[in-house]
Amino acid sequence: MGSDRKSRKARPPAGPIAGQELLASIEPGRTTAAQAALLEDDDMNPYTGKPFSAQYKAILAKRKQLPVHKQRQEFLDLVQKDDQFLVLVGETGSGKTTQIPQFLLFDEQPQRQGKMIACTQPRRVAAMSVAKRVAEELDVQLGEEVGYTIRFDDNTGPKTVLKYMTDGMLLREAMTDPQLSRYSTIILDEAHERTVATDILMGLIKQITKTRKDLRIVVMSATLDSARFQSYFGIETTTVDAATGREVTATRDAPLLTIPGRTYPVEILYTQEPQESYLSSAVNAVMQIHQHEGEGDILCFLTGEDEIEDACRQVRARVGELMAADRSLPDLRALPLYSSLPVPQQQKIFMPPPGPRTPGGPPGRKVIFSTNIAETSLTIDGVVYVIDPGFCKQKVYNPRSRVESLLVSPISQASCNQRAGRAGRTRPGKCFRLFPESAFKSLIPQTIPEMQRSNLAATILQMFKVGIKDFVHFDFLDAPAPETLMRAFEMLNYLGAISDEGELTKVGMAMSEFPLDPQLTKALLMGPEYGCSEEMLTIVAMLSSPMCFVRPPDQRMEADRAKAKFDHEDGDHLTLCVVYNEALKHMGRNAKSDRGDGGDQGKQWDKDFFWQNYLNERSLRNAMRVRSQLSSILERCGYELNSVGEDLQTVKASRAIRRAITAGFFMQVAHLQQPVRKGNYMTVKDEQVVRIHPSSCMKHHPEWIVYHEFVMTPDFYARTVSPIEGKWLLSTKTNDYFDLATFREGPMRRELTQLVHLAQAEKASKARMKESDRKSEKREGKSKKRSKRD
Ligand SMILES: Nc1ncnc2c1ncn2[C@@H]1O[C@H](COP(=O)(O)OP(=O)(O)OP(=O)(O)O)[C@@H](O)[C@H]1O
Repeated sequence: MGSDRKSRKARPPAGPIAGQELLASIEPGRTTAAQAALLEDDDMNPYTGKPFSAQYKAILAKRKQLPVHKQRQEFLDLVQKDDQFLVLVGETGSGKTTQIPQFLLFDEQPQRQGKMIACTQPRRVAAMSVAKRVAEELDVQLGEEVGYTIRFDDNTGPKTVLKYMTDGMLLREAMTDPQLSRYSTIILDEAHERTVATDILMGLIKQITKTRKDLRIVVMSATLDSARFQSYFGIETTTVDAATGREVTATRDAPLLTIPGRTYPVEILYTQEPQESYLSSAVNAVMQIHQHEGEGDILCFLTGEDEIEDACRQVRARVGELMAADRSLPDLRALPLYSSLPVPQQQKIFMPPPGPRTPGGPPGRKVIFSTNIAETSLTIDGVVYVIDPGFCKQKVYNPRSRVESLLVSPISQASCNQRAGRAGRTRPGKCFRLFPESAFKSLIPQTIPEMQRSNLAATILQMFKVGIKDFVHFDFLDAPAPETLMRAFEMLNYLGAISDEGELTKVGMAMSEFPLDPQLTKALLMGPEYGCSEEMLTIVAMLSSPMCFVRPPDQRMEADRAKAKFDHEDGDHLTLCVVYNEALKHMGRNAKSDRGDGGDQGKQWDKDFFWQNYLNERSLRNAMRVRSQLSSILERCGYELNSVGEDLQTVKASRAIRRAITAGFFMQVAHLQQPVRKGNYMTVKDEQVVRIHPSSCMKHHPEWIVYHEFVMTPDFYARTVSPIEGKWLLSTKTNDYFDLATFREGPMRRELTQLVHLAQAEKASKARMKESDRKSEKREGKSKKRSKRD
């Protein structure tokens, strides 16, 4: 950093400096005292105007030891060059996510002019925890100069200069600000994960940089196929050949900065043989470590919520037994981590482990069982041991059957390395891979891009909104399969979001405003038409929040009994609405403004209601927050807020709500198969046999059902289900999805043909009745006239 020692030691101006002002004050070639103070051992914090805390100084010393620190100047020199892109590959834990944005923040880049720095993360938990850490490193309040933005939670303010955000949220911002003009630098972190949002952002940003020459982009990861990214972000240069005088165009790769070295070593250990059950092997490994290895917490990767809760239970039971038998054995606290877990419960993983059981005894430890949401960017202080069974649940989309599902699959080598990198961050670590080394070598090097295994309907809607219309020629790093693109267009066309000419419709414009799946948005937007927008807001908010029903394994019967009290006989969607309305009666008036982080407000609430009814209070609070956000978007888009009234048991209310749901989810409808007692349903068009999920409140088997989710465990289930009337499908005004000509010959076509015939017969009989009424009225009229004449 080209600053002189004097200016670094100069006192910062008295009083707090707003972040934006601080950046605006930056002049080329000179480091302001405020910037320097944050990197050196000065006493005063220029942001707050108060002396730096002791914690700040302790962290600062550690930050200076991080491998990236040595290459700070090299990095700054590279970003200041003409190339707008920089690819940065550095070991896990070397300091990329926390330090690189700060280097930029306090460097004297002339082009920044008060603009912000964005650092994207594929996962919400990472965006939140890294922002918190960096706010601590800068000794500022989270949400002020440093903040985060994730779906339904914006923790930034007018002073924010450094923003950690999910890649999806930056893409959303591009909808209203297509030039991303609020940012001077965009850091795409963990680019190796190749989420749909990061992939689109990469293409989009490439376009933006053509007009915004001041924008700088840093693409970072520990496990990146750097050559591919360098070539993708290469710049075209035109030179004149001296010999021929002709212009020659060539592409120069984007520069690469490699940061070797990790904070602490991580020893990798493999099993000799493949394991039969990775879950029991993982639990055994945890117990072995606890009994035989030295101090330190454990992070164990599993694939999903059920497995994680099961592992937590097994560990708690086994540790309980061992501790009863051996008083000297330290405690082991098992904690779950998965995306649908409410945020405050997720945050428990950062709490210190249990203390010693006896005075002077060895300290306890914690074990975190997590999905791959803990795989990247996260530092959990105290984690020394990582257990990696080598699997994760991955999204898989079959465009032919239109089914998107999560399947347990082996992970890539890049993922294995990221997982190992969760150890060795604050002290040396060990990673136990529960498979042989030969198996590691046979894994694919990089994870398959999400774009190539997802339903792209929501993505296309977003791309439209950011102004990308030519999907075929869009500069994707890896283009999605044409069939997947076609299916997505087809779905959006059926939903009325894009016209037959491929243009975004008015409904499509409104749909793109909502951070929701297009089918869910369509159902919400149909609410006003059926007179139930308030109820649809509630249902959609509940479906977008973690499940509110709690079912502890040792109290399943009690929990099911409690849930049954809320059951609505017309299905799970209405049940969600009933639960929400009941919960609302037991929540404080100020619940709407609650951030879901507990705090004082919790004291005023009727906790007993939630406890006795096995309801997760935090999920309901989350639903309230989501609902109020959706409600303002709905109003902003000019939709009417109406309601069927308080009584959801009336036929009118129930029909209106189920019709609105069907208007969004008509592609997720199934018909009851014979024999009825088996309870098998066949889905429309793709003709998959499914059953109603056991968690459903529906204990009968209606002829037609609409479902929210298709779940593939070894068996196929429809989850969150409501009964519907077949004829509603035929009266879907907006599209021709149920046009029989589009169905192939088979049972579903026969069912629908029958339905069409029934509908036609009903129509004909109504017409006949009308005609006979008309005739009899006419006859009556004539006879009246006659009798008058007589
Ligand atoms: N919350 C925290 N508590 C303690 N130390 C932390 C915390 N966050 C970061 N650190 C320290 O800062 C180092 C750098 O973290 P950072 O997230 O910037 O690394 P990274 O290079 O981005 O890693 P990755 O590639 O795994 O995301 C960590 O190795 C750790 O020593």
